[in-house]
Amino acid sequence: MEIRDIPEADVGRMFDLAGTVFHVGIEDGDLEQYGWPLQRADRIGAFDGATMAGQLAAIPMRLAVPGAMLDCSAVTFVGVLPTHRRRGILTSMMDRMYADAIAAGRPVAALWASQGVIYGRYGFGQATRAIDLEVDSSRPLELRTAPDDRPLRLIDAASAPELLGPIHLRSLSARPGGLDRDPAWWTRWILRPVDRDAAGYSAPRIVLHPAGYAIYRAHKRTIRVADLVADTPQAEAALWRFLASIDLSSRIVVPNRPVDDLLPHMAADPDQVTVTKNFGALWLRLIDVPAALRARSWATDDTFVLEIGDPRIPGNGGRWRLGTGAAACDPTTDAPDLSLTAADLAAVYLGGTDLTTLVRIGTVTEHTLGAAARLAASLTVPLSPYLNDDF
Ligand SMILES: CC(=O)SCCNC(=O)CCNC(=O)[C@H](O)C(C)(C)COP(=O)(O)OP(=O)(O)OC[C@H]1O[C@@H](n2cnc3c(N)ncnc32)[C@H](O)[C@@H]1OP(=O)(O)O
Repeated sequence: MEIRDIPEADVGRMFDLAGTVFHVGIEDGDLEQYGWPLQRADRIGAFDGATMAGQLAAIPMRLAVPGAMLDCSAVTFVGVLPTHRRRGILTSMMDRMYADAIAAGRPVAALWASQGVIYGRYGFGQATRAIDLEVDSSRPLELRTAPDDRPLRLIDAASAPELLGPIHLRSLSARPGGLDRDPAWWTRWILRPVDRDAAGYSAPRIVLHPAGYAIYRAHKRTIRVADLVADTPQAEAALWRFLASIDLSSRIVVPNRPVDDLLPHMAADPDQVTVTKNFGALWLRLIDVPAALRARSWATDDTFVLEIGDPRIPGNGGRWRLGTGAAACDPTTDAPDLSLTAADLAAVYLGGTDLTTLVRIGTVTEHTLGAAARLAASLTVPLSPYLNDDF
């Protein structure tokens, strides 16, 4: 089996392989609509002679972490032909992806998993959870938060990068976990006219508030909210009130909101807003542990010796002295306060997983009494990490 780059001319082959492993039929126009991010990705293939037996794509993006934006490999289009599964092909492609990311100076990688069981072995940790909401809008949605009453207007997709971009960017510094969006990502991805996950729904509509926006699609009497971002709870209230008041609709479905979303608390009648699902969302990999630990901001000034286990990226392994106040992370031979795997470190890194829970379940070992609670306090973020870009 040979692991090598897939040339741009073979992006169509990647799309066909994805169709095979994900069991989806491919229609005319799908490559143009869903496959174009592959053109900007690192494309890694596993070749058995002339047969492309496996593939992995890593799109260079920037991920919001507490206090910083980090270069990130957004991993996608992972697949191995059913005739070649369980022979270590994904493992080889992952190792190649790590080598590429290290060479490119990208300290983190992120992905959405098709199955939760796959990626922990590669050092990815489940770093965020998210919720789906449903709103009964057959009656007015009374809110406990006073809406910011400034005017709303509908805008077209072409204006989105200019008008929504700055609002979205501000949200990334308020809340970790999101990805930076360039103009093409806005117009060709976020605002793609048809979305497979929203089959039958209209093209996206965009409603702009001076301090926020919402993107939604409509189908029969249902409004499906794809994205909603606001600078303030009052602007958020104005957008929800608008969405709940659209004529000829009686229900709002909202896939993927942050676990600390305000709407369930804002609704005067809590029965009107239902959390329909709570699920594991972003998987994160710290490719360069010391660089990632130095880059983020911390909630307290403290010092820890961490013993990291990372068989797949040995440069991350061993003992590190982390000084959260000075953003310092250096090798040490001192006795560790905590021992943990690279996957568990990634799980807690954005502040979306409680480190003390991992001590309680036995995957993180606390050698210095109280160290886990102290590091958990340092990892705390004001708003739960959240990603609303599929890739
Ligand atoms: C970011 C994304 O794109 S997510 C999408 C992932 N792709 C899919 O789900 C498409 C369908 N599945 C596939 O294409 C393949 O089964 C893949 C890519 C998930 C795995 O590829 P493989 O080449 O079979 O993985 P590989 O042989 O390297 O597996 C390494 C280990 O992981 C285990 N593993 C891999 N996938 C799975 C799985 N889906 N369920 C359980 N265990 C798994 C293997 O058993 C193996 O364990 P071992 O080391 O103890 O023997």
